[in-house]
Amino acid sequence: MSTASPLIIALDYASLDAALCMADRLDPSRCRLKVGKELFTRSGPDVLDALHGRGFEVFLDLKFHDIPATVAGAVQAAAEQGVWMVNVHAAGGRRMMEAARSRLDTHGLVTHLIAVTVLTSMEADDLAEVGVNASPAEQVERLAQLAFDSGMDGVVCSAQEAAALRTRCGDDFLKVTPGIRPSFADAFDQRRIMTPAKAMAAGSTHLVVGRPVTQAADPMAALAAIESELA
Ligand SMILES: O=C(O)c1cc(=O)[nH]c(=O)n1[C@@H]1O[C@H](COP(=O)(O)O)[C@@H](O)[C@H]1O
Repeated sequence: MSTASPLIIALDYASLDAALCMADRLDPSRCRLKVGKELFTRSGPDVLDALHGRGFEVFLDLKFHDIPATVAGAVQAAAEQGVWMVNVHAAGGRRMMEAARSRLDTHGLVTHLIAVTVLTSMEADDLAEVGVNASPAEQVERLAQLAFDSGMDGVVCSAQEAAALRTRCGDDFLKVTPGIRPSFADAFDQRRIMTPAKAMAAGSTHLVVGRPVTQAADPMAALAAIESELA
């Protein structure tokens, strides 16, 4: 089932059972689901079949970052399992992203292919420690332009950079923004955060929300509160 909702709920769980327990409380007409490294490493592709069987569109968030041939093969494998969206790290470079793009196109695979720019958990000091002497905003713009030029359908960035990317890359270029924190939620380990309504106003096309929903005492009430912040 396809949904008009911009919400993507991150199923960051340590077991398939726990993830499906949450999925069974959610509604595929109100959100998409994201499967990340912890859950996929534990469950393997079974989780994708289980979520597709329940009618959800799935963002497989494995952030591939490797040599071009390896990433192209991984992206193809993800797309052939029917996921709605898959991601790579833009820092893997132009040839890596172009190889992934070309592999999907050659096989007629329509999965959205997006690139992670600068993780929303990172600030300027973190970038400096890995040898990047630019602000997060500057580095996001640089990597987003590279992702755009390399044929990506969009990027993962923080909502704080969404407006600049809308100007640079247009409305159709997807801006998938984690680090979304509704007014009632803790930041946890996120650094570059924004509320759902402000993130949409800034130009986000999709909002990734994890713990504010999955660790809420009443996840469905938390989801409804986010929807009402967006209304
Ligand atoms: O690619 C991602 O989804 C991602 C990129 C990024 O820069 N920051 C980020 O938090 N994420 C993911 O988004 C989710 C955010 O979860 P919460 O912080 O619990 O809302 C996690 O599953 C992260 O893996």
